[in-house]
Amino acid sequence: MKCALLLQHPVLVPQQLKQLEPNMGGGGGGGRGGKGGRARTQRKHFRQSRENVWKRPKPDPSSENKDGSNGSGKPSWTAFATQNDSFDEYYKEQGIVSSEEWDVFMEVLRTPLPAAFRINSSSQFCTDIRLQLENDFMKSLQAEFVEGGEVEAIRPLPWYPENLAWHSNFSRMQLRKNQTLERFHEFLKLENEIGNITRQEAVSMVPPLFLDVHSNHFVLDMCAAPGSKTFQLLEIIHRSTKPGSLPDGMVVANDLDVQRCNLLIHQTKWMCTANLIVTNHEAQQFPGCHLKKTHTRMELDRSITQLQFDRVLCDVPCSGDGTLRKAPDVWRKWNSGMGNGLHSLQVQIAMRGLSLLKVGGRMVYSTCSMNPVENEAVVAEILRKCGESVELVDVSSELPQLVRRPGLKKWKVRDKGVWLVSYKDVYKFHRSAIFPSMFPSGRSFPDLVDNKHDIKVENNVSDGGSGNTEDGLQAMENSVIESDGLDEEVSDFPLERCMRIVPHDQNCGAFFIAVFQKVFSLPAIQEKPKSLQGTYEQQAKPPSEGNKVENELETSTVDGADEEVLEAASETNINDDEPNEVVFEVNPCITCEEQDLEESKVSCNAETELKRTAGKRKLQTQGKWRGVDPVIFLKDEVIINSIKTFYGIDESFPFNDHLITRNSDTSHVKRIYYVSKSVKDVLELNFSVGERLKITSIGLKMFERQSSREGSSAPCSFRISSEGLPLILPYITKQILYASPVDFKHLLQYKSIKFADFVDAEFGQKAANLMPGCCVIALGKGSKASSDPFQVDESTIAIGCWKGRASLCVLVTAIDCQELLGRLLTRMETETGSSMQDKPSNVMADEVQNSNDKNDANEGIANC
Ligand SMILES: C[S@@+](CC[C@H](N)C(=O)[O-])C[C@H]1O[C@@H](n2cnc3c(N)ncnc32)[C@H](O)[C@@H]1O
Repeated sequence: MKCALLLQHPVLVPQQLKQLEPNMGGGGGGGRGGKGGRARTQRKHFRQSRENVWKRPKPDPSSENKDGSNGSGKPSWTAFATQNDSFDEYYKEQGIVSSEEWDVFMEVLRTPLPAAFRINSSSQFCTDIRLQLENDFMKSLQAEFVEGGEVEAIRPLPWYPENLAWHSNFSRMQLRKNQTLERFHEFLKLENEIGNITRQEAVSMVPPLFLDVHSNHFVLDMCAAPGSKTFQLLEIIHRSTKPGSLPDGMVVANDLDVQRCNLLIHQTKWMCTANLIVTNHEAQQFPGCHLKKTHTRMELDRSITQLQFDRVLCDVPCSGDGTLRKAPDVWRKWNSGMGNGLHSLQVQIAMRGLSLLKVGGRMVYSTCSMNPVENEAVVAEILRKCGESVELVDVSSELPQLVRRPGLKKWKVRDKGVWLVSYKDVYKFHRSAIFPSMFPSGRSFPDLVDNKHDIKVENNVSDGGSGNTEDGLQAMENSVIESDGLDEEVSDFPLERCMRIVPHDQNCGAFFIAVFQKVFSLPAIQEKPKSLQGTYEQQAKPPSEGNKVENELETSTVDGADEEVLEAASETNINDDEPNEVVFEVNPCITCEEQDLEESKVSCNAETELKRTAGKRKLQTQGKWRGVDPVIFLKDEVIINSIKTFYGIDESFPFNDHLITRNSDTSHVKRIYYVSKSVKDVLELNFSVGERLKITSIGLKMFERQSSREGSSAPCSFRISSEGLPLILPYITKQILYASPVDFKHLLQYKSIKFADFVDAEFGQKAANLMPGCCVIALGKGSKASSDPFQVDESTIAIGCWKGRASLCVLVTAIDCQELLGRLLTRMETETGSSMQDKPSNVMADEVQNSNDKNDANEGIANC
């Protein structure tokens, strides 16, 4: 069945306000001839496809039964509102798009977001997947879905390197619901599940690309969960490393929310990286771990004596109204107070990021909000505070194919239904919530005590008013009318260098990005908590010797300021025309969520798992951080030597000092993690400064204790984990065999094979001669490859297996077997024709799936 047109409009044309027309170009609004019929089809389709904007209404006792049904037994549904008058008024006034574009901008905001995804560049099958998209899906979906091929069904994002990121013109709902798209949907699901691709909103992929990360960089991702950008940063760090080696750099991924940290850990586990530390701090208080002179000589001789970063990503919590297309709930919740309430926290986080940045380093500040108070105002305040120490980088020549617009130079602040153009317009009792830094000039007007509003309000009070009277409000409104236009502030900073990505330029979400470079150490800023309440006076001076406060900032971060913001934000409202500004009503963490349903499934699972384990286990009290397992260097020589000897780990592999456990009782070590030299250095520094870092996850899970009967009777009870295998593979000299393609295929297919049943009898014999326990089977290149020398390169495919009494069993999950089998068969078909394949690949993949439905790696051992 051919579908007439299921695609969404890829680019929307500003001048055609009433019609949404398809446009394949990447330009910022260049029009293409279109057919009215198609536009209608698309609108109709949009209406039909707004499945994700429906919600259950609150039960109305007068018309509905208690179960929420409307009497017919079926629940009744109402559409999410995709209209919010305050939103319209706010952004029209801020001029974030021209008045001619307004209608098309709004219409696109009400359209579901097309799906986008990234290929994991460190996956062994990265090229295979890219080729499959380019040569198979791009053509087949086009032929199937697009009349005349005018619009691309899927296409690589032109600004993302090496065709690794893709845009699909199908919304997630279309992918899930349309049968003809099933094969593509299944492909996305499988590859996503095993970590070969990551679904991620296109605009969310942009900030890491502007960080200019190199493989030797120390990178801090300050607000990292759920980890899409951390994943990208890790990919870049690992980009050119050879098998068995590790980059010199590392990533510290931090998030305040411990459950979201778990999501991040799940998300990044596909990177199989030993160069990651996940921490759980308030970003604005992130510890710098500075070794003071009082430390011992040996400590001070360490390769790092302070935690400083070459790159910092500051993707802050925000109101998230740039995600309206995928989070239509925001329409209902949005109010202008959301941005106001986050501004100070955003400034603090960014300032902390800059203080942790090395001189010469780059920091990217980003939000998925369109609000200038969360964007340009934050950037301007940073520049004010930092003086000449920090530059806003002009990146107009970077990623030229990404359509972006310049940052705003002027904006207004809205408070309690009143437009304010300058801080001097701020009503006295609101100066705890509205700060000078929110305005383009940043001026605090220190002589503001004589402010006309105070006089007026005081008059009201003396008249017996309370300050919250209508007269008081009228006084505020009058004052705005008086100053409106006349005192309009314009920022002096080059804010046009900031980047605004708007949805109708390239059919995406909205995003804001600013790139900073630290040119000198930060000036001595006397951080006062009061600064958050609007009394901060700029003190940035050109840097000079003795004027360096990187570490003062570390200790004098604005304690309790956060709470002040919250307090200010929840202050009782003057009776005004806007809803009460419950600033944190929209959880910024959730609105910025960049994951799809699959990931929220993970989220639920992760949370349930957390609760389950928390229920089963006593709260962790070992180590410095309550609730967090301690991080301990594994020194137990018996364990280390048994592993080294059993697998014959080559001496050239840096092993002994790189192993970590999370249990201080080494007799109960279950998992052993491997850390890179960079992570090891940071960890040693952290020990020296009294474990200031609260580490929730570190390094690469490399060995797991096999606690089953078979495991404990094996000479080494630690098996190699799938994540750790690629790194250690080139250094294993024992317990490793090459299997011929046919035997390797059979292993994946049947999971457990008796030694005598291998096609290559010599291989069967060698397998029988292995020590009982974990072993590694690599795919040989010839037809009878069991005697090939071990030479590992990027293309080497290997799996963990268990050598039992009579058979060899794979230690790979069912889904990984299915994927590996499918990919191998495709590769082999390409290389040798269909000679080795006795059944079509999909049939074999199904067999594997069926035979392993309940499988996990441990079950493989039980089958042995
Ligand atoms: C915009 S989201 C980050 C998205 C993430 N960078 C990604 O690409 O997947 C903001 C994150 O900030 C976290 N957060 C909120 N307040 C924070 C704080 N004070 N310090 C650190 N993280 C914070 C939230 O838990 C949320 O995960």
